[in-house]
Amino acid sequence: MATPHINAKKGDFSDFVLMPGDPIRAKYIAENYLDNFREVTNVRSMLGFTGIYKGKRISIMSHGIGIPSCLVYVKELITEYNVKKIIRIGTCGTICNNININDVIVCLGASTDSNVNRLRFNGNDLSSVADFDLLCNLVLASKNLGFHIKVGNFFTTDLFYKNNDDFFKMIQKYNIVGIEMETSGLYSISLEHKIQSVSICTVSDHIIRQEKISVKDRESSLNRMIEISLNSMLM
Ligand SMILES: O=P(O)(O)O[C@H]1O[C@H](CO)[C@@H](O)[C@H]1O
Ligand SMILES: O=c1cc[nH]c(=O)[nH]1
Repeated sequence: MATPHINAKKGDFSDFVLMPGDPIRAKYIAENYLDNFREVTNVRSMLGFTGIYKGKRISIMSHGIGIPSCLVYVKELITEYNVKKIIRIGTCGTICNNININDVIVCLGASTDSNVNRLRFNGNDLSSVADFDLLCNLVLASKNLGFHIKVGNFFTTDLFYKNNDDFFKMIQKYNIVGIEMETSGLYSISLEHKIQSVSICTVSDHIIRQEKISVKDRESSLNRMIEISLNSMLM
């Protein structure tokens, strides 16, 4: 039952999937946190794994960069592999004075400059919001682990490299706390298919202060967010 983009067999995925953008991050999580894991898909090196976390069977599947890539994998996971719950586990930029690199933010709702949701929602503007229960579970898991996280609104953009500084003034005015490239699309496809999804991101770039997590620190600085997400999946 392979799809054009996923060569897993029926039943290879758990109904609960953790989705990083980066395939190497998917491999890192599987190798460092899961027992008895195995690679279930590798088409285009977009890696997916299924294994056991504290007795629960879960999957990890990378989705690449941007809404179009993300939605290819999410759609196939939902319709071909019966996936019901997704946590996107990503990185984001910020322009907020009270947010620092390495902070962890859960995305309540995501505005976007992408046209994808309008294409899907008959030209109208969809309110792209997180699943309330999955979001609460992330907040609860972070409290149980003693980690502080923030909850706020994101902006999902098609352009990683911006050529217009007015963009940052505009999102500051609307109190956008995180900038990334997939969540608005993930939330919209989840609403359409009546599955649950939420995004959690570690701040990798402070755009105003021109600070970023170094390549060396990128792996370990994401561990807090990984532990919060995995423990929320047990609830
Ligand atoms: O770290 P990931 O999950 O890939 O998320 C962010 O990083 C990528 C850009 O570098 C985009 O995918 C953006 O959403
Ligand atoms: O999309 C992204 C991800 C990380 N940092 C950014 O500035 N943008």
